Amino acid sequence: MIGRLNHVAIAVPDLDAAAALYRDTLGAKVGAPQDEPDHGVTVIFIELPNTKIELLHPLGEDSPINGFLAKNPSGGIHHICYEVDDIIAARDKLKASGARVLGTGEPKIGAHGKPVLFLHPKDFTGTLVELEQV
Ligand SMILES: CC[C@@H](C(=O)O)C(=O)SCCNC(=O)CCNC(=O)[C@H](O)C(C)(C)COP(=O)(O)OP(=O)(O)OC[C@H]1O[C@@H](n2cnc3c(N)ncnc32)[C@H](O)[C@@H]1OP(=O)(O)O
Ligand SMILES: [Co+2]
Repeated sequence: MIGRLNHVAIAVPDLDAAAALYRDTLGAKVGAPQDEPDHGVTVIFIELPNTKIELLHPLGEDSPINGFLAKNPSGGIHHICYEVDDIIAARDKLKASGARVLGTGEPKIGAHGKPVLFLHPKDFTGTLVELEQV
């Protein structure tokens, strides 16, 4: 079902500092900050040769990453995103297997303009999983 690793997301308490670390210390290609109000986050994508890093910072009081940063004040790996060809087929198969699809269960448009869904970390060995239809 799953295909390529689209991105690894890292929640950070200071977006500018994290961007500078990747750009200046690690020499990576760092994009511009992008507000995603539908998701309650501001993101910066870092292009690597084989995948992307998504730096995540809370946008608003209801951000889904507020709790994560409260528990991990220095930041940390928040989720991994796998590509799928058909997100509805993937969702229905996962639900039938007992996995919890987060939110309304309907895909939302993600940072790349494509449909995304999230799967509960407790159903995936402690890792929050995002699916993105490519
Ligand atoms: C920019 C758009 C998009 C893209 O295109 O890339 C994005 O990436 S948006 C990214 C942000 N959006 C989301 O994360 C949406 C889905 N997330 C959620 O619905 C919630 O964050 C959550 C996963 C249900 C967690 O909710 P929360 O209220 O913060 O925590 P709980 O207390 O309910 O946690 C229960 C349990 O799970 C553990 N947990 C929480 N978050 C994670 C995580 N990221 N990775 C691993 N485990 C996580 C938490 O520690 C709790 O465990 P226990 O302490 O053992 O009970
Ligand atoms: Co993501």
